[in-house]
Amino acid sequence: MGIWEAFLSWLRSLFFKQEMELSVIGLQKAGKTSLVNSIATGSFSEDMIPTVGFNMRKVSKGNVTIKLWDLGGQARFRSMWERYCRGVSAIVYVVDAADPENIPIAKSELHDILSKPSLNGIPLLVLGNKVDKPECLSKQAFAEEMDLHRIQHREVAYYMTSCKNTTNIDAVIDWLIKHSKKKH
Ligand SMILES: Nc1nc2c(ncn2[C@@H]2O[C@H](COP(=O)(O)OP(=O)(O)OP(=O)(O)O)[C@@H](O)[C@H]2O)c(=O)[nH]1
Ligand SMILES: [Mg+2]
Repeated sequence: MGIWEAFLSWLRSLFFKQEMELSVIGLQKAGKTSLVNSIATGSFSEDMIPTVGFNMRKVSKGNVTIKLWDLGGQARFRSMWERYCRGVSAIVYVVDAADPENIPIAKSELHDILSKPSLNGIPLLVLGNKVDKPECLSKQAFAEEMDLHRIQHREVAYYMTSCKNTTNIDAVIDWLIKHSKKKH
């Protein structure tokens, strides 16, 4: 095991000792299920089946169970997002940052869900995913296109990630650990 893999598995082990419940939302094909796989096992596949409804992934280490709600991103499933985001420790919003055509819809869906009073104050992590692709937006352009500076009254962070190359997955896990114990 290389130093990098050892570091990632150390971060993962820290993560699994916390009590937490998370929801992962975002448009279809953004890479939500890929992100969950990357956090849980570090694996990646090009050949993914779209999530129908939601997957609830329980990851147990020792006596602790982590609930990850991996929601479907197709339009017909988006009305479920709010229900599964209520009461979670953090919301993770995944965007395909290499697909400019999707950004306006991703932006409006994000700001729409954030306007729900039931989700007030829940920390938000926005991920510009697929940074391994050459056409991916820069971090600054991504923040501007998504209008992230408009978000108020909650903690918000954003990273550019690649589930394929595990870019910034360690930073995501680190952020999640820091927010794992806050209850809303
Ligand atoms: N190049 C690249 N492809 C990725 C990355 N993350 C996910 N993908 C690919 O994007 C496609 C969709 O990934 P999923 O994880 O199924 O996306 P999803 O957001 O769960 O989609 P729904 O379940 O339909 O909402 C798959 O072909 C993945 O292999 C990434 O970081 N880089
Ligand atoms: Mg999925």
